[in-house]
Order: sequence, then C-alpha cells, then structure tokens
Amino acid sequence: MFSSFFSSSSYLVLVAITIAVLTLYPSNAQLSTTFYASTCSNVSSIVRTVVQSALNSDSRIGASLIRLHFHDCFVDGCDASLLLDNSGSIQSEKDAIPNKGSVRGYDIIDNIKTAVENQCSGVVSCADIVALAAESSASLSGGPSWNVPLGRRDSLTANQAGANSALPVPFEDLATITSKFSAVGLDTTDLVALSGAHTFGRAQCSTFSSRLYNFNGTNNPDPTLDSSYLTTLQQTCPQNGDGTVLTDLDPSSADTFDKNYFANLQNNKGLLQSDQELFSTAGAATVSIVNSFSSDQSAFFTSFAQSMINMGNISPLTGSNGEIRADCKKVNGS
Ligand code: HEM
Ligand SMILES: [Ca+2]
Repeated sequence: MFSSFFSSSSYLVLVAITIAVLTLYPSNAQLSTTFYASTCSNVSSIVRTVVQSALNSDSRIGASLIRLHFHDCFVDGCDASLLLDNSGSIQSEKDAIPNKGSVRGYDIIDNIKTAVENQCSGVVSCADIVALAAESSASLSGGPSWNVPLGRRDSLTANQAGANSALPVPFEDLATITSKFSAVGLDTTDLVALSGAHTFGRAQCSTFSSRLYNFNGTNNPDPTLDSSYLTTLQQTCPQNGDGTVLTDLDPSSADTFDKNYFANLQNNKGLLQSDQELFSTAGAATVSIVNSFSSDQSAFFTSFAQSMINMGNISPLTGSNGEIRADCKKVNGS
C-alpha cells in the first residue's frame, strides 16, 4: 500500500517535472510533418502552387529558394532571420557579404506568405514557408520530394555578423567547409548531398574567377579545372571583366535537379573551387560519396531529402519562442 502510493506519487512528480521542463524549454520540441493538420492543412499545396507559378516565369527561382533556406538555417537556425529588413535594431543578414546582391527570391516568399495568410491567417511561420518552398523547388524541378517537418517559429532578431562567419565561402578548403557544416550538426554525407543543390541555378563570375587566371598566386589556372571548360569560363568571365555576369552551376542540365553535378566533378567540371574539392581533394572521405551519387540518382535523391530534413532541423524556434510574423520582412509590431 505504502510502496504503491510512493511509486505513483513519484510518477506524478516525474510527469510534473517533465511538463515544467517542456514549458520552460519548448525549443526542445520536435518539428512534425502534421504540425498544421488542423490549422492549415493545405499549406504545402498553397506553397507549391505559388512556387510553380514563379518557376513558369523564372526557371532559376527554384534554385534561389533552396539556397535561401540554406542561408537562413546556417545562421542561428531555420528561423527566417534572413528575411528581416534593416530597421531600428536590425542589421539585416540580407546585407551580409555572402547574401548581398546574391540571395534572391525574397519577393516569392512574400507572395507565398500572402497566399497562405489568405487561407489561414496568423498560423504559419515564415521559417516553415521557406522550408516548404525549398521542398517544392526540388520536387518541381525533377528532384526528390519529402514530407517537410514543420512547427518552426520566426526570430525576433537577425545576425549579420553570424551570416558573415557561418556561411561557407567558395574559396575555402574542404576542411574549413566541413567544419562549418559540423558546427551546425551536419556531417560529410550531408555536405556532399547538399552540395548537389548546385545541380541547378547560377553563379556570378566573382565567385569562381580566381580559378581562371591566377589561382592562389600561381599565375596559372586551377589545375583541377578541365581545359575546355576553362576556355569556356574564360570567355564568360574575362580578366578584370564584370564580376556579376552569371553562368550555370551545372552546364549539362542548367535548371533540372539531377545527379549530373556529380559527373561534372568527376570530369573536372565543378564550377566553384568548393565543388571540385569534394572530388579532387586527395584521400578525402567525400570522393567515394561523389562517386556513389554519380552512379546512382536514387541514392543521391534519398540522401538529399534526408540531408534537407537534417538542415531544416538546425535549432528551430518552437513552442512559445519567437513568433509567427505577419510580414516576413519585419518583426511584429515594428
Ligand atoms: C558547401 C558549401 C557551399 C558553398 C561554398 C556555396 C557557394 C555558392 C556560391 C558562391 C553560389 C553562387 C552565388 C552567386 O554567384 O551569387 C552558390 C549558388 C547556389 N547554391 Fe551554394 N554553396 C554551398 C552549399 C550549398 C548548399 C548546402 C545549398 C543548398 C542545399 C546550395 C544551393 C545553391 C544554389 C541552388 C545556388 C544557385 C542559386 C541561384 O541561382 O539563385 N549551396 N553557392
Ligand atoms: Ca536563420
């Protein structure tokens, strides 16, 4: 009698402590693919419809939207911090070096937000819209689809300095880029799979021209660059020319999400130094992963979907942390 009273009361204490901890630290809550099942059950198809119509007039926008999610998640987690404009205390991430004049698609996120608000007002976060837009972008471009874990909330701040330090730079070596991924809990397989997003979209000459003429002060091009591809790139990006000129990240299928990116690397036709390093760094663990994705598109697609989920799980705000922004560009009430 006493012992059963004791064990049931200690059980109640345990339950009470658990509830208290979950209330105090709601950010421990998991995202869920059914988060909006009762509040906005159509949200995925609303997002998909707007992304499809954006793709109809801009074949590049899917690539841009996937990148937007990446550049949000790597800086303080997937919390839509990237979407905030400059204002009073906010120094925007948009103006950080890797983003300014480079990240695009903010207008499409606003269009999606408007469409979502029209059907379910005040419940869907901008951070979840970005995650859903990334999935639609991959699947509508020929890539994998996956159920997106949801329930993120939107930040109250931006972190411009964080964007300048946490995002990988195309001139960094593989060890540095690997450490930036591991800093957010992503491993080498995630790095290779997610780099496969360079299967579509564009890059500006300024992001790879250091490879074309005087690589690392050698007065020669990057030796890991295929010579005919080098000639093509030199024509697109003449020395001291316009650094904003665009070229395809994957010239073999510019707007399609496929495994060709990995064959490009095997053929010394990676556009960015950070791309080619995945295959050309002697002894690196990434080499065999590139080879396996190059030979098996479904292996790449399965890994890509899982790694996008992993990236989408980077320290989200959940529970009562953050807010559901009414306008993705600004904190509520500002
Ligand atoms: C591994 C480290 C990475 C580096 C160093 C890197 C760097 C870059 C650079 C320099 C550009 C061209 C930007 C410009 O010229 O304006 C670019 C474009 C792009 N990146 Fe990455 N990236 C990396 C990883 C990723 C990841 C993880 C994703 C997504 C999962 C991604 C998706 C894209 C896409 C889709 C584009 C084309 C965007 C467009 O056309 O608007 N990248 N990246
Ligand atoms: Ca963020």
